[in-house]
Amino acid sequence: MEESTVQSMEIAIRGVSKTFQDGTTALQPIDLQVAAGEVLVLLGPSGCGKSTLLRMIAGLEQPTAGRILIGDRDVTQLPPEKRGIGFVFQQYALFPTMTVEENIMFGMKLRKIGKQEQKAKLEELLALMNLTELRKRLPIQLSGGQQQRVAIARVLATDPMILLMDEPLTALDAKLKEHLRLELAQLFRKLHITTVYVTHDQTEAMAIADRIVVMNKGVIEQSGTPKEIYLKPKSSFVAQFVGQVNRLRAKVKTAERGNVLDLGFYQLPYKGESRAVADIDVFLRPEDVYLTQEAGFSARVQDVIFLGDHYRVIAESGGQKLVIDVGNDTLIHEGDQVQLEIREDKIIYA
Ligand SMILES: Nc1ncnc2c1ncn2[C@@H]1O[C@H](COP(=O)(O)OP(=O)(O)OP(=O)(O)O)[C@@H](O)[C@H]1O
Repeated sequence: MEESTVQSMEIAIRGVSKTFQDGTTALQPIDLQVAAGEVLVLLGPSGCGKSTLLRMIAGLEQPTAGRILIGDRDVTQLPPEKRGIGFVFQQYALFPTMTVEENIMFGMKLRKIGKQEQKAKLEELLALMNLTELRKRLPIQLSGGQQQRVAIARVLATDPMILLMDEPLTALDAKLKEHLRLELAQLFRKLHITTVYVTHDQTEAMAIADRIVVMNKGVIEQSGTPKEIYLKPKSSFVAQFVGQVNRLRAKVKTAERGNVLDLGFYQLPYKGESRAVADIDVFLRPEDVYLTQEAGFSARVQDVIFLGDHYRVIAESGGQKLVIDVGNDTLIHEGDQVQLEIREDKIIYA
């Protein structure tokens, strides 16, 4: 596949905030830089302000304060059509009486490029979005996922410098969503176009993002690569919002050889940053609790759920509930007494 020749632009968001007329503050002042060619995902629960931020980058909403730059151009006062952006919405608004190729051509006709160039671009986009076979179909003859692919192709046809996407997969069913999520991830790697993508789905964010910005209540909680966000969440909100996690009560105690993390049912060397002796909560991913033969601690299995590629096990030890993921070939049953092990470096101090 030919690489796209899109001219990527960086985006700078400087002190941008938004309070709506009715007094609702959707966004506290935010600073954010999106590198040229970077795929940045804004991730957060409903109402956290991610769509508002995206809409302000698009020019569909005006910031209460702050500036937005695309490349070295201050676009804060510019209308959407002057910003060089392509916007893909949740609902793919295709023209119902136009075929796939006519829908895609429509975007190009708005620009003044030659017939030959238009044709070449159309072929490139049809191939890129796996639509070549479907080029003569009408939207009604396409699945939801195919329609969304046409919508994306139509936006790409306008040669945007920035791609903005607001929950583009939300309207699709689970299976299609998973499929298109992978296709989009591959597409972004080919395109190298600066993209800001909004979703509340952390699996989608992980698959697609170069960098994830986790938002909550109008502020940025954390910004980092998918790996950083998952493995090193900086707050309990991020730890719990991204992926499955156990929240465990613990006491930090002093001991001769340094502080100890006492979970009640098990003790580990304390690796947190605070020096205070205190009651704290720590976090632990289900895949970071291991079945063992000898050492470790004892737990009682309360429930075993088969999830195809693994079992999710609910166990209890010392009054604390533990969710554990084990391989689907593990022999484990409700009521079993099992030995478990936790590694100190897997404890998340968020
Ligand atoms: N036009 C508006 N007038 C007043 N309040 C608004 C307006 N648009 C959004 N809000 C409020 O601003 C806050 C942030 O909304 P926003 O749509 O950015 O959230 P979101 O994170 O994208 O959520 P969702 O995933 O549900 O779309 C919410 O409290 C919302 O109710």
